[in-house]
Amino acid sequence: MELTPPLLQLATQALDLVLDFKRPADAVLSAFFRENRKLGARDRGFVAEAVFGVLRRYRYLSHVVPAANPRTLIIAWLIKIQGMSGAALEKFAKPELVDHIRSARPEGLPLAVTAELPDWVVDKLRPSMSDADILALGRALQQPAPLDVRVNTQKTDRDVVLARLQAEGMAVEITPFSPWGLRFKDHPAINRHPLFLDGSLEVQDEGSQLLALLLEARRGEMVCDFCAGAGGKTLAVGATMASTGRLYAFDVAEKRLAKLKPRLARSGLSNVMPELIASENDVRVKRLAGKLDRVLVDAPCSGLGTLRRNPDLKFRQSAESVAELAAKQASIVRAAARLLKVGGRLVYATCSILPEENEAIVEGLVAEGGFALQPVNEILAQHKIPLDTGPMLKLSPAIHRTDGFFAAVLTKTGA
Ligand SMILES: C[S@@+](CC[C@H](N)C(=O)[O-])C[C@H]1O[C@@H](n2cnc3c(N)ncnc32)[C@H](O)[C@@H]1O
Repeated sequence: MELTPPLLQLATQALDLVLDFKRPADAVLSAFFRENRKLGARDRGFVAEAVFGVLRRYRYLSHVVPAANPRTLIIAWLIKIQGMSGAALEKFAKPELVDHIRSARPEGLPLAVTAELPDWVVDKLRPSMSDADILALGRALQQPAPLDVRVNTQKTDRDVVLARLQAEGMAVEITPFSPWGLRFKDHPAINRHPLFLDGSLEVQDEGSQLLALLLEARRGEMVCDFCAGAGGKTLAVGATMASTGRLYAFDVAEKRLAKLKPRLARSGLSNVMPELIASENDVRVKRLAGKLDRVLVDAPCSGLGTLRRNPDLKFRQSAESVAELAAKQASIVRAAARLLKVGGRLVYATCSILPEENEAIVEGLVAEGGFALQPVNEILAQHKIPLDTGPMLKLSPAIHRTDGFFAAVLTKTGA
């Protein structure tokens, strides 16, 4: 597309709004597009690509430009990442700036800059990962995520859906690990497709789909999705229960639970009970103590495993916010654990890559007694899923092409 001064100005304005990092970048961009309703699809596309492109390589680009501001960052992105020639940029930037950017070399930069991660994140990863692995992870997190969907087995079969989508000319394949997943090569507007509208498909990263598999909820059981949010995992768990038994969907956020309702209606599930709770210590939670067969805790977390989709998150989190989250996670998992019968199963999961939000929370619970770790690799092997990351599930975009994802399975051994 042809870059014009007004288009560059619009992208600069949008980036300026995003860079105060007070609100999620996608929400800021949506509001920006609502205010600039007359923008055509191609112009919107450029603005979004420039904003997300800069966010993905923000640390490197900030290093490359002498005085980083939204406009110079976009110019650096156009030259360094998009490969635009200096001549094409003549009317937008002084030759000295273009020369300066063009001559900057990536060699010798600190690991955190090359990996596009905050220094504090690299410091937290270093005790458990080599520098080469941190770099590979950081690089994978810079790439846009593919579009994964889960096929609702209550309505149809994966093979049927695959054949239909391929017959419609879509580039789509089955996911390597989830038995319900399909992965698109491009990003079709799937939420307007009849298979989405009739509840046969839900958008869900493959890693998230695996949680329902690890919970192994059975027909007729009493189950709780403790942090259900908009219900992505609730729907997957409900399908494994064949819409029988009872599946409580708890959350403290009314707006998120409200988003579950239309999805539930599309899904055809009739066993889900959404419940707004005030906190993990709500009386509604206490009333169910010792009564449930399975509990899923998809805990509120830093989201650092989802940087492919939300590259701004790393600048909106801090070592302090992660410490607060870890305290909340420990409190939630303890409250959720009390719901289980002896012999019941707890799955604790996050989309974080930090041990502090993952292994440390699980180890803390096990150390308190009454829970035993059940190796995830054994459960996956029983389902013939070719995935072995050890006793806890640790998915990485660098290795598995999913979001960064963590899950552990625990069995309640005593009251
Ligand atoms: C990672 S999100 C869950 C996403 C959801 N499971 C899905 O698949 O769409 C974490 C959720 O935990 C909720 N949450 C935060 N504090 C909570 C608490 N004390 N008890 C229960 N849910 C809580 C948040 O509102 C948020 O929806």
